Amino acid sequence: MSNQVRVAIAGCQGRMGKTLLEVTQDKPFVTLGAAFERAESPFVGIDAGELAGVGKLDVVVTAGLEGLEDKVDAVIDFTVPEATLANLEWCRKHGKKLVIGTTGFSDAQKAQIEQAASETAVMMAPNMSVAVNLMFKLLEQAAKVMSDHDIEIVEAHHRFKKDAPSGTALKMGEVIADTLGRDLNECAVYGREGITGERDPKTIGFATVRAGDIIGEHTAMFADIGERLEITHKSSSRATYANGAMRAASWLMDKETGLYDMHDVLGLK
Ligand SMILES: NC(=O)C1=CN([C@@H]2O[C@H](COP(=O)(O)OP(=O)(O)OC[C@H]3O[C@@H](n4cnc5c(N)ncnc54)[C@H](OP(=O)(O)O)[C@@H]3O)[C@@H](O)[C@H]2O)C=CC1
Ligand SMILES: O=C(O)C1=N[C@H](C(=O)O)C[C@H](O)C1
Repeated sequence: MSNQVRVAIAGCQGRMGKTLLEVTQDKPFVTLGAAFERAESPFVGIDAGELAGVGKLDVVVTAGLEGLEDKVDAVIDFTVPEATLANLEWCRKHGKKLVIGTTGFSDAQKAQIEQAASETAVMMAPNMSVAVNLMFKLLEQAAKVMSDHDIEIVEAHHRFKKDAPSGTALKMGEVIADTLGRDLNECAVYGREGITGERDPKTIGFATVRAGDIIGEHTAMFADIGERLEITHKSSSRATYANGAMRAASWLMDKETGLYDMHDVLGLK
């Protein structure tokens, strides 16, 4: 049984914002309380659904969150790190839940999120697809068995993506490094060029592709002489991320404080 939740969609006219507006329509446990963009946005004052091409929703795009305290239980944020931190502050101040899908945070920004989560409940995950979160579990198992294989992570996304490697690829690296007792900060190799010498067996390599309209593809490769295992996830719709975000917002409703991830929401811990 899902908790009822009134959500505010941050960055509601972005790629994820529009998809989130769309999926609110088939979730009986979700009410669209608000949809907002930055103050300078030309979309402010116009019906969010009409703009997003999902039909009139009777919710106009607002400039930020101020004044929306009585309409919203949880904010769903797929924007940019600086905007997320501003939304985090509003949620902390007003005791509202926050679902963070945005990627590309610095360590200092992550510490700020952790700190705020001692005052309100936050769910942060670089990927909200159920299958990707299951993949993290499969990677743990693979790393245990193939600890001396060459491990490489390859990701591909659309031409508009701002951060690299993707948050999901970094999480894949973290899961594998943690399982192997390695520190990702020390063993990650982000791209190769020139006379690099032979591969250091303790490294985890990352390669990034940015092209066209690829929604999101991730592969972890465990390679030895004679064979290799590849674990791959491919997204064909952003709705899988948006559905996960709605599920997380509802799940947070009976949490007072704390920083959670998608494994908490899905009961995979
Ligand atoms: N966790 C997950 O499952 C997923 C995570 N992501 C992540 O989500 C993020 C967004 O991706 P995507 O939707 O493709 O990006 P877009 O650029 O399409 O959307 C971002 C939106 O946020 C808006 N925005 C920027 N600043 C503010 C602000 N201060 N207040 C309100 N809105 C603001 C942008 O407006 P403007 O154009 O005016 O700047 C834009 O509408 C990325 O970090 C991406 O990696 C994406 C998919 C899945
Ligand atoms: O920017 C995107 O599009 C995506 N970003 C997330 C990431 O950085 O991992 C999740 C997904 O891959 C789509």
